[in-house]
Amino acid sequence: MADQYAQYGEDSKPTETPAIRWEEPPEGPVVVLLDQTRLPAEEVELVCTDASTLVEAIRSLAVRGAPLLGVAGAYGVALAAVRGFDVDEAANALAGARPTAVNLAVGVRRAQAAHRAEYARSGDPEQAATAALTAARALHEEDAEASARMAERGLALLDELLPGGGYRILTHCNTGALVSGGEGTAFAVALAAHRTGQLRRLWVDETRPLLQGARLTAYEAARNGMAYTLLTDNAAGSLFAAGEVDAVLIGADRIAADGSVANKVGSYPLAVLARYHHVPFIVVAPTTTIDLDTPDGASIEVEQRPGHEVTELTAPQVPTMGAEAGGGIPVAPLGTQAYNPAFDITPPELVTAIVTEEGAVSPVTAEALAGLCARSRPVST
Ligand SMILES: CSC[C@@H](O)[C@@H](O)C(=O)COP(=O)(O)O
Repeated sequence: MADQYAQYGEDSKPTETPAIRWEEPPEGPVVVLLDQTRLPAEEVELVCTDASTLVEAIRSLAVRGAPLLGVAGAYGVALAAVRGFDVDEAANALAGARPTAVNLAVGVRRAQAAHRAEYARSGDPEQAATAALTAARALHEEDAEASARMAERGLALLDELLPGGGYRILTHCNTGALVSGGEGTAFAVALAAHRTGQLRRLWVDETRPLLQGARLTAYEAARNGMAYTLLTDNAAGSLFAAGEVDAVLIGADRIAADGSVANKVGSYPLAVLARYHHVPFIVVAPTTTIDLDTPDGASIEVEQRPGHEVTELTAPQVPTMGAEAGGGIPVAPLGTQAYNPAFDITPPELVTAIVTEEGAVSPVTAEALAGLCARSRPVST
């Protein structure tokens, strides 16, 4: 393991292994995932030959993060179509695999709609499958493009709020290339700051229960040669108190119409800390994460994860694919009940700004968000 990290020096390069890709080997089309449950120990690819394998990969977090879930869902529909499975059944299973990240359902429904429309037009299942794949590929590309624009807009906002650079940015969970067709959401902004010499330090949070900060964001920061420090989530308070945080940048899994933000559990306490310490709390997400059909934070379904993620240590393979019990090292007495929501909700009044590919809203109001969504590209297939 020591050697594994030793290669990630200042000159290290981002991983060449994309988080997701569509491949067409002679045996038939597949969706290939970089298995995120195995990072940072090893880069292992997971080959999905059908939608149900992909559903399991989504549930087990082998593929995760809001934008990438949308892309994965869309490719899953295309896979079912190309391989002659029941597309609507696959679409429902994929869309229901995780409830909070709205992008998953958005991606699935987009590919499904493309498939349906083409089938209604031509009556040809092959052409319909091609239409679903085209929609998935388009979503993948759009996500990369949105990511680049968010990075640009996020950096401009930082410059406006904190002129002079030298940013010490605290981020939570993982929002980089592992969750996107591009370089991600919040992480992409920090990376842009790094590339322009304006990032002094990236504070990396989310060290339990799934360790996405420790396993994934630290991995991405190291691979990009960024100055970063990992902290336990409960160390954030003392870091703020010491005046070591200039801005908090996080992603989002769903943004309700009133501007409430669902993101990895632990985001809300950071927003409270940021407000108390007069530090900007900035959410970076594509417009596809804004869900105008969900009126407010209370209406967002928060995924509850299995208790063993809290009562046991299972990293770096967190959790084992398909396992109900963790099979890890116990850190609580057997039978301990755990409260393990995957996400929490930050109310709009604690959010300084929401940055999207279409622009930023600040202050965050329902009217401003609705206006932004009206300006954003219409969904096309
Ligand atoms: C880049 S999008 C932001 C979120 O998807 C991310 O912060 C997050 O909470 C991911 O949660 P996960 O449970 O790992 O899918």
